Amino acid sequence: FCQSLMNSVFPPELRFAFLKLFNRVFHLFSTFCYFDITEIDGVNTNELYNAVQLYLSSCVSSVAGNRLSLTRAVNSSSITFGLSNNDSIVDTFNAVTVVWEHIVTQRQTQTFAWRPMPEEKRGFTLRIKKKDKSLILDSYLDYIMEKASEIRRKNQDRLLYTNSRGGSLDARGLPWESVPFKHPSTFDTLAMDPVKKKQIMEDLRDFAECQSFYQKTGRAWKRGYLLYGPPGTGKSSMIAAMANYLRYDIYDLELTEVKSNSELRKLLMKTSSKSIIVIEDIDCSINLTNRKKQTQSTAGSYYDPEMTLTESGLGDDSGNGNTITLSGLLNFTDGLWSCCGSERIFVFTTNHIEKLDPALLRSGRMDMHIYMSYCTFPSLKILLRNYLGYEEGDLNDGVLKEMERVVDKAEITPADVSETLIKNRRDREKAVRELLKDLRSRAESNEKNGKLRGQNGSLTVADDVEEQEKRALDSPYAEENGQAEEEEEIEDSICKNSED
Ligand SMILES: Nc1ncnc2c1ncn2[C@@H]1O[C@H](COP(=O)(O)OP(=O)(O)OP(=O)(O)O)[C@@H](O)[C@H]1O
Ligand SMILES: [Mg+2]
Repeated sequence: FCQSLMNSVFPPELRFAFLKLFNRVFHLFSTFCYFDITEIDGVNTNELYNAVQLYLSSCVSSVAGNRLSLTRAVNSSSITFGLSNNDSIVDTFNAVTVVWEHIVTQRQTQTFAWRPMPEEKRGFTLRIKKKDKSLILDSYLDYIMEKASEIRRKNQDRLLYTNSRGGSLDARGLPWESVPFKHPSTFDTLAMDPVKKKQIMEDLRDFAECQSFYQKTGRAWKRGYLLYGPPGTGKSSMIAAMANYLRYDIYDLELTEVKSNSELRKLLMKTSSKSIIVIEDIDCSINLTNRKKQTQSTAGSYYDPEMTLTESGLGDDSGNGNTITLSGLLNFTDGLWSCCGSERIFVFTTNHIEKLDPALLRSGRMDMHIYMSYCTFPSLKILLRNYLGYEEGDLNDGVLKEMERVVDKAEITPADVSETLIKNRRDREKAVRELLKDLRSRAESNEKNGKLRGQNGSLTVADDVEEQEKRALDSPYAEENGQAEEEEEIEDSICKNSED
């Protein structure tokens, strides 16, 4: 009624001036101020709009609203909630209350644009009290941006990158190819000494949470781990567990595909932060011995920074460009270039730590050396829980004692234990019986041959390869000897609750 009265009584110019004045007066006395965050700002997508949407999605799901919008992004395994059109939500930050409204209007005319605009015009309006304006604007919006990227990382499945194309670039000029990373290994499923596991997890957490420490001490925000141990002891599984724990991407660097130091540097520059850069089997992918000085010690007992690391079997060190040098590799992990991003973890794995050059091992380069050992009693219990569902106390004490007695002597890898357990997983008791049999026969043959390792993993007697070959030939189901009677007794009552 007011509007039509105004329309009929006042001429348009006067009406416009009156409305302007009214707005001014209204805003002067209003206690609130408003901020519009539109989805499209000119022709660019407004990053803040996406961030606010994600941020609100974490608040919205807990609000008992009538209508929510649901979305699921490509490559994501989770669903995000959102505010429906023209709905509003109240949020509090530092004890200040704000109101968000999601405003959707139809776009009136399709103006000329170099790319088609969506038909709807969407935006968020933030309403805050004028007095809170300065307090909230800087820190609140920063907080939203940070929270949104955290949610994005949590929702999006991580990626596994590889450089297996050998230096060629993809359509976007990137040297890395990626696939969604779905390895299910976690620290929970990883069989290793619980104390060591806890130490590693704490170290990772400290690393991820302590940016300020690295800044304060003038260190680049990166960390290096060297995983070593026999094949099948869980080095690759550990890397997957690390990535799953920190929710980092993995860059699996195939060193034999890298032709020069500068290519290595380019690869490094194209990695993102919050990632793990992995070089597996570092002793195999490159030849760490200096061919020119082969008459000297080949066990890496000296350090020549220009020593050539040649692709095994592929290139040579005659300068045909198909080579990278040790100094190139060290610069990759340690030099100025290594900090062109931040929050990165380098992981090298090897089966033969003794073959590595001391320059790679010196302190400060690889911050933590982690020995992945043969199966110990605590790791065996983890595998029994994972594969057969046996909890502490489910198994008969006699069986456990016997396992504890033989497991170290058996020198069995977690991979071999897993194999036996998977094969017999339909019959839990049979699985334990078979495992025990396997452990005993391995322990016996090791004792007979006098080939037990020291705690550090180095062989005390025979050569590694020779021993592995021998072990492969040994039948795990070898004839049992005098202990047979006692063993049968134990095997009859594997599970404490089996009679229940
Ligand atoms: N510590 C462990 N905990 C749980 N599972 C393990 C462990 N070690 C090995 N496994 C099992 O054995 C398989 C092989 O392990 P993995 O590939 O991690 O060994 P690796 O040490 O990387 O061996 P390689 O030196 O040959 O690369 C995995 O699929 C996993 O299921
Ligand atoms: Mg491996």
